[in-house]
Amino acid sequence: MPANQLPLGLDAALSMAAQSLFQVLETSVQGMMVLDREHRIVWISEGYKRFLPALGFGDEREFVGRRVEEVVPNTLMAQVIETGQPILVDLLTNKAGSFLVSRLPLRNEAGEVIGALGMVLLDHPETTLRPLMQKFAELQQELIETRRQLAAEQARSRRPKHTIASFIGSSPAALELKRQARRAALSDSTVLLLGETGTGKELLAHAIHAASARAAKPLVSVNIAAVPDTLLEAEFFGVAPGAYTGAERKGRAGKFSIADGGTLFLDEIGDMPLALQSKLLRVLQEQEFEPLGSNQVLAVDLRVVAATSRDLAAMVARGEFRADLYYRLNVLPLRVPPLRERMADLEALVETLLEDIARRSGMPHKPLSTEALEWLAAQGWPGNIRELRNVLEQASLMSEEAVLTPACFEACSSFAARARALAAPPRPAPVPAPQAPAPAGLRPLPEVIERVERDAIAQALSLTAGNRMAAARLLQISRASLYERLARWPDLG
Ligand SMILES: Nc1ncnc2c1ncn2[C@@H]1O[C@H](COP(=O)(O)OP(=O)(O)OP(=O)(O)O)[C@@H](O)[C@H]1O
Repeated sequence: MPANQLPLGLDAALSMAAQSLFQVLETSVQGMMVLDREHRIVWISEGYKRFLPALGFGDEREFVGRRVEEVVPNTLMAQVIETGQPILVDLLTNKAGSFLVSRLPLRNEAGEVIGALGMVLLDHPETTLRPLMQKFAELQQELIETRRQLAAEQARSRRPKHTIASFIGSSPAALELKRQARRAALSDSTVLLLGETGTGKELLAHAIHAASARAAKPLVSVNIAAVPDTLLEAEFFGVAPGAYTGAERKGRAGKFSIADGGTLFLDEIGDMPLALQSKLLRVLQEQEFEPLGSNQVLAVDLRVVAATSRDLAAMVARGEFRADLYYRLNVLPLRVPPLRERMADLEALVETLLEDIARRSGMPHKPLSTEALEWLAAQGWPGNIRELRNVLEQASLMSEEAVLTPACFEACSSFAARARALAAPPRPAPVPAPQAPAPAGLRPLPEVIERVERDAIAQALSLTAGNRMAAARLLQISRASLYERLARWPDLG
């Protein structure tokens, strides 16, 4: 075979390639060493010798023959021999400086590790690799700064929105409730908030969390009535990665794990389906759960605050709510009184709500005349403080006056309609009309409803000069449902 051709046969060609590679490396890298199975240095290259003084050795003979871990601080050569795994590129720092190194296991023909080859690819990489190191340092700095900002942001967003002091009221009923809420915050027991809609149950749940030992951890709310039954289980338990295809493929954390260490606020607990009630009870008892599609049991540390406007005891009696879950939740029941039972708080509430409305809408604060306060006090408030807030918002938005008078509230059409409905005595259930041919001029009900809706939206948009957010508020519907309707009647938008 001519000397200038590759040898025939793969083994011979590869062995020649290995030999050449070794020669190239020996001359082009800064230094090399070979170790035996016992980590002893058996050979160092010419280049390696110049590192010896910095490692504390005057002569090659004192160095070769020693175990590498005794003479090269921080080396991972021993690890490469023990695991048989190479470390292709690494930064080694010790008393001799910083080095970019590569470590490869050496194997015999049977594939057994019989030693290792170490190479110093670059010394002082901080100089030779300066542009790269600089970029790295910059990125690291950026990372530190971003992490700091994120932590500050998270701390800000977790800061409690409401404290017990933000529950406005100094009537005996309000003071008693705040006393009970403070006591509940000191314990870690389950709290059950009972009260009509709009009485401030959610506000109190936030306040109890904020005053509790868990305040630095998250408060996670689930409005059970707002989530379709079929999705509730995944919402609570989360979904393990790979359990489903499609959107859930990557998995999703459930509220139990998001609330870990903190408080889980279960609003409208009376709307929880029976099957899920028993699963929730198990989690509360065991303080552990399994995400859907996983058989891994995760421990969780939760405090539950639940709320309902329904009569849970009556639901238990009717078999609509599990008795065992009811007892588990009813450890610290707090009754949140309706507004009509604490009318002494009306003035303070109106004051706070009007300030808040002015701040949020950017419009001037409109105070209330004495007669207007008396007029408001004479109303029934079935929707409690939420309803009071809506009424004040409508009157402030729609009235041109600087001071709100009873006339401003009466002028507010939807409120006047509601007041009329409330003033009317309860009507008996309508008796179905006998089937009769439709008189001329009578339109099908869906058509009539559509016309009424359309007119109301047009009126709200004109009153708010086209401001959709304000219009939705006036109509007491969500912004999403206003947009949905506007899509049907594009001429209105
Ligand atoms: N005592 C109070 N002081 C100040 N604002 C209050 C008070 N109570 C309720 N509010 C306000 O009234 C509105 C309704 O309160 P919240 O949502 O807490 O009621 P809720 O009882 O949870 O109602 P629902 O059962 O319908 O969810 C909120 O805007 C809340 O900030």
